[in-house]
Amino acid sequence: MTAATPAAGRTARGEPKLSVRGLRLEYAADGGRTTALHDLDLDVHEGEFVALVGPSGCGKSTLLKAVSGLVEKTAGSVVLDGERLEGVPEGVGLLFQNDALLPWRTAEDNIRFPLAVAGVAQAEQRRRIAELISAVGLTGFGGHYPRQLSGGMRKRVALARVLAADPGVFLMDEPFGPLDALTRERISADFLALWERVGKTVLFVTHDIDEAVTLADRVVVMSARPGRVIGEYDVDIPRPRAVEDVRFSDAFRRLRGRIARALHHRAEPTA
Ligand SMILES: Nc1ncnc2c1ncn2[C@@H]1O[C@H](COP(=O)(O)OP(=O)(O)OP(=O)(O)O)[C@@H](O)[C@H]1O
Repeated sequence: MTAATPAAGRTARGEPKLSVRGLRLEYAADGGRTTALHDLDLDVHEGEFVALVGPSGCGKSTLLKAVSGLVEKTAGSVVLDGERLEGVPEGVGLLFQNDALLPWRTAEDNIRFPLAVAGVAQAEQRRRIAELISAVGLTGFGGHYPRQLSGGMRKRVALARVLAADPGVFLMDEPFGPLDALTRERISADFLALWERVGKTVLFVTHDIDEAVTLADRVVVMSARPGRVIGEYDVDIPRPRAVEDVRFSDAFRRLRGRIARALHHRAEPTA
């Protein structure tokens, strides 16, 4: 378990998939300006799962919105696959708290949407949809409309739709936040198993340190607003991980404590 700086990570692993440098973001608010992010640097490598934690209002969502072009950067750069991003980029998939499904389309047709936009042939669409429905544990529910599905099931459809788009980077903002604890744990476990199979690059915002350590390869801690990176922790827990067991390991508890102390600006114990 080591705390690493972005510079150390970059040297050790080659060019990052996603690189944020000197990011500053100010919102106009009440005739003044709110600085949400200040001088933020972050690298995410190909196939890496990075969880972002920080105090409420520190700018976590703002960072994801800046990467996905939903808000305009005041200063700094976001580079994906070596290309500087401006506006809404291709190759970035979003999964936010709100599942944003189209209510007039069945689960299957919601998942079909990115495939149709990409011009995938009908037969291949059907094959991919069946595969994705099964991968997210929704076999038998493809013909249901969002209103006929539970919150957890809708989240699974939204996840399948992002997977269908096959983005280079997944940006996830507390995607399982609104679910009850048990549903959340189940969907996290399924998502983790899925991710361990597909190995996509993920930047995942959560306020839950346990969720961050359970899922991620690296946990990035942000300061209070204006948000910047104040700590990075490699999660040295072997994969595949079993969500229900991983929390009881010593490695998990130690790392959890270190991250909690960083969040609360408390010094590390000396022994
Ligand atoms: N559209 C906006 N206009 C003005 N200020 C905004 C806007 N969106 C966010 N902010 C402010 O920017 C700061 C960062 O907000 P953001 O939602 O990114 O934080 P967060 O870390 O995701 O918070 P939480 O953990 O509570 O969801 C906050 O002070 C917020 O009030």
